[in-house]
Amino acid sequence: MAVNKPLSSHDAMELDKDCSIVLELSESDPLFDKKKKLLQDMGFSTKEEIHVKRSSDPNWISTSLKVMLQIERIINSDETELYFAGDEPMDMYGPRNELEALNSILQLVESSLSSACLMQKNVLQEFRDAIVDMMSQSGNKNILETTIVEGYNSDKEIKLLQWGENNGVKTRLEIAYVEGAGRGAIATEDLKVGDTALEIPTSLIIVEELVQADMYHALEKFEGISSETMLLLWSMKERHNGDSQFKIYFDTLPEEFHTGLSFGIDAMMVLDGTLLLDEITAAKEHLRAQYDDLFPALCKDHPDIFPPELYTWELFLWACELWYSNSMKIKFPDGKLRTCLIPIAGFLNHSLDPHVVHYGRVDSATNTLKFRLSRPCNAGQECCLSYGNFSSSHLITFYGFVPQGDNLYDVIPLDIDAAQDDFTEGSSISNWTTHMVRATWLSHNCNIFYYGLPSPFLDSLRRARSPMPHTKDLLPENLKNEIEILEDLRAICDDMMDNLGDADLDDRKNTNWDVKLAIKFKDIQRSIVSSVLTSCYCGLKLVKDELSKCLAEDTPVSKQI
Ligand SMILES: C[S@@+](CC[C@H](N)C(=O)[O-])C[C@H]1O[C@@H](n2cnc3c(N)ncnc32)[C@H](O)[C@@H]1O
Repeated sequence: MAVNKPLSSHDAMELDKDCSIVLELSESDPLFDKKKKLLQDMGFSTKEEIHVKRSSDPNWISTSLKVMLQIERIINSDETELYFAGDEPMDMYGPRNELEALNSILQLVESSLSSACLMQKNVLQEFRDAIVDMMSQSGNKNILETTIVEGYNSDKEIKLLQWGENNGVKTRLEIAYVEGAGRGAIATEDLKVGDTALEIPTSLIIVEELVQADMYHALEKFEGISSETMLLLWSMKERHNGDSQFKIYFDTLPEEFHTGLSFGIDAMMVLDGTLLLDEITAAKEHLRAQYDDLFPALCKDHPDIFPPELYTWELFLWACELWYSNSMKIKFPDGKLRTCLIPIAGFLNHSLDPHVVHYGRVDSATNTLKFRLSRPCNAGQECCLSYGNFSSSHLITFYGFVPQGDNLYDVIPLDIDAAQDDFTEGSSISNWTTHMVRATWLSHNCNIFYYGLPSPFLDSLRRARSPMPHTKDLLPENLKNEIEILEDLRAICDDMMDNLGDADLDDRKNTNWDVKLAIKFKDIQRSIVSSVLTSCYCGLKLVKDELSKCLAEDTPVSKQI
């Protein structure tokens, strides 16, 4: 903490000079309108100047930080977070959003620090320390620690780390096997917020420029072929090239990936009645069509460049799984976003409560990709990334796992006719045309008119029942409407439960990895639907009790909730 020294008159003048930080919602944000509305509902505009100034209030730091966080949580939220944010207390966005928000504030303060005068520096430094403290304490304490599995032979991984270090990689991580997630990266020392856990020179990143000229020329005549597909085809061959500069990396890759794209018939049967079945089927059909467009034509026309034995459907699927589950989108100093494979960084597993959230940009000063910590990671702990705000169905299809803990992005889309003029008095969000539910135990507002359910969806149901504007007054007509919408939702959930079938009928003795994963997914779906059903029943009880009170009093009580 900065020490309060007596001020000279010059210092005092400088202290009076405002040190302000501007938080701004970018107009190019695809969710601009929704975020703007939510910011306005909370009394903010899309551009807020926060004055960072020491004041007589001993809580000046936490007060300013609280305001900045409220704004940054909204700016950093995605569509799902906004949908469920409607009437939730502002701390309900989840650990990833919280870290992103704190990280954005930290970056703004750090860039102000670099151009601040001495006195402002003291204040800003104090402010920076408070943010770092908050980041250090953030994180979901409920998420289980990873267990390191002893006794695995990790020669290939050690060799890759050595190769990396000989070629400029700086790492404070080692590779180990972790229970339930294959290899993972473990901190070798205590790492603080802002520390770089891993730094990879761009020369070690597998990018599109590696596709050799002859392969490129053979492929460019395929209209619309992407650089990602070219690189995928390159990796299928390079994997078998004994002289490849990336041989040590390719040697560490598994012979088989266990993603949803490799689900067998038994697992697909378990998924009957779920949207995951459709997602996997569509993804596989898309890949098969892509493969059929390219092969066997390429092998016939250029057998020297595309030897048929290296370009079978099975090997193509392997490469797709590699790229889906291991690639990262990285912005290079030329401004271009490239999909890359990044040796060593590819050992970092995903967590709902990650340590690293910002890793998508090459540092142009060092020409390296840095994995900086937004949350501390102690020696011996697994250091995890956020792969993105993905649902379990997406993670199963493209990565082959379900993360530990409550996944806030596990939503069930609802196929209901949404009214277009989605506006209700008192509603924070307007214009949602698609609706969804998620586990209601994630919500903290189970009161009447909320029931732990998302307000945009409830509003839409209310409008479907009665197009009149709705208020949240305890009036008999409102309460009767509430009973109807809760009954509607209960019927929707009963149908969903029927579609999911009986949990006891799932073949839990089958030890195949894919069947186990499919059963796990269905269990998650059942628990989400069951939580919504419970909320409906509790809500119905609440509303019916209120309605009997209203009717008993004869004259309606008009009380704003
Ligand atoms: C980029 S790799 C990470 C390294 C990987 N564990 C390995 O052994 O190569 C991504 C894959 O790791 C696994 N994985 C990542 N995060 C996981 C998690 N939280 N739980 C289980 N498996 C995870 C999945 O198999 C995923 O497809």
